[in-house]
Amino acid sequence: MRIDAVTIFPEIFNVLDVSLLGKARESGLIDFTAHNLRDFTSDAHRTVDDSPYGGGAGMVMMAEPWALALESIRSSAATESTEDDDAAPAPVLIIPTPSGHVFNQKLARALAPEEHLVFACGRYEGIDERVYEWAAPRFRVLPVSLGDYVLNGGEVAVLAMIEAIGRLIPGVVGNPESLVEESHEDGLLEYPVYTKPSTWRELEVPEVLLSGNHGKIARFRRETQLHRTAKRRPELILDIDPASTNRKDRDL
Ligand SMILES: Nc1nc2cc(Br)ccc2s1
Repeated sequence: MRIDAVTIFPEIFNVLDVSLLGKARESGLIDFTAHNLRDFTSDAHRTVDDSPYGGGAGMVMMAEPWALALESIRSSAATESTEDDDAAPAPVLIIPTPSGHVFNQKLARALAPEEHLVFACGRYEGIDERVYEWAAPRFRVLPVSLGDYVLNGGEVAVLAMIEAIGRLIPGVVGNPESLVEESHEDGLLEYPVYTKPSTWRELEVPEVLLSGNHGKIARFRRETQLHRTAKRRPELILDIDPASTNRKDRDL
């Protein structure tokens, strides 16, 4: 997978050089490039923002640098692509914004097979809306939000999405089994986990987990998932599609 991020703070993405994704980059599973939006300006001050039409506080990111940056990425990808332009699907342009569709595990799974993801990291009050319109014939544009809170910019949201998507790419995570029983993989929150010692500061591990009875353990875990989800995220219980989980102990 090729991933490009456009930002005025490219150094934020240096963190991707370490840990899991750093190894995925070394092994060629993920090819990541951060692009400085200011490199696509033409004035001495490398200006990327201006005051909003209609008034209001803050500044808006100007459209032209974005069009130049995104076009540069698109044409470099077309040059590198082995497929002819018509055959290769348009890259997905993901724009983090508080007004976007909710990003969740289902969307991360849907994006993991994509060949090319482009992330646009907005700052200030956001990006001129005409960039979304300009991009629509050239990219599959996806405005997304990570939750109902406001950040100072899209970079931290993009880091989270790159990690959530990247770890689903075959070969990135050592043991693919570890991706199966996780929160949200089957529509529920994950069950609590324990390790040695079995008694810690007078606190015991649930007896059933020491029983070696795999059927009872699986049922215990499913019950704790349902209880925890009902308590903390009841809305997820309403979303469960029985056909979507291929768990052996689905009868609980
Ligand atoms: N939750 C989010 N807040 C923000 C703020 C800015 Br500025 C840009 C993107 C995002 S995504």
